[in-house]
Amino acid sequence: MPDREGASGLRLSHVAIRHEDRVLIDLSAHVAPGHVLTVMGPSGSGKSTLLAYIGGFLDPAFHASGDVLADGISLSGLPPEQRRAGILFQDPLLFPHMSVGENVAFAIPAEVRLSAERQKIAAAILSEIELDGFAGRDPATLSGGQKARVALARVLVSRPRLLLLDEPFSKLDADLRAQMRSLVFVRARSAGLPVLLVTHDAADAEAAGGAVHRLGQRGDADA
Ligand SMILES: Nc1ncnc2c1ncn2[C@@H]1O[C@H](COP(=O)(O)OP(=O)(O)OP(=O)(O)O)[C@@H](O)[C@H]1O
Repeated sequence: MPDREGASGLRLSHVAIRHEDRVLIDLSAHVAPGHVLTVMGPSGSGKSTLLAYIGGFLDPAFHASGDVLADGISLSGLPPEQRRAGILFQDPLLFPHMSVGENVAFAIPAEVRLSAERQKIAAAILSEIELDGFAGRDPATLSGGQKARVALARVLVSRPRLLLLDEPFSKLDADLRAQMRSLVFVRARSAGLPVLLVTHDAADAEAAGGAVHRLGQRGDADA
């Protein structure tokens, strides 16, 4: 996809989100492939609401306008499953009734039909995130850092167009947080994925290395 007019990556075009008479979000932004836009703001400022709008699961209590484009494709009219937004939350949200390998394989697009091929893809990504041999494990037996890496693997195999990060590092202790930040941003860069990160933590923004938009400010942000 050409980048001539900034068509590639993620573009928020005059996105405005209101709740009753309060304007939570008023933002235009472009996030180039492999780059990160960090959105910061205090609790209740609308960070998760912005991600819900982009992901296609905004609560109808909000009124939203403006368009979201990924690689020039408008996502606004699409159901969440067709938007292909990979999302990481504070909690890894692994399915407890599935093994680690099944959790990852579940996210592989349906066009990969053969079970053996799905298992191969899951095993390869687990190896890349240094969880070789973990496919058969029960997620409940993993550490917090290991669960976070499985959640990342699950998002990566889903072939997302973009990544939405909702404070995914905040529950990890300091060492793991630094490792996980680096893993996520390096993988996003190598996959050419535009990333929108929402966080309270200035160290997250610094590690992301891109532009920072503070909620409560109107205007444009590019990363
Ligand atoms: N379903 C809903 N109906 C009405 N108001 C809501 C709903 N969900 C959230 N809100 C309100 O919308 C505002 C934005 O919430 P949001 O969760 O986006 O904030 P946030 O910046 O992500 O906060 P935090 O950092 O605490 O997660 C808050 O004032 C919240 O109370």
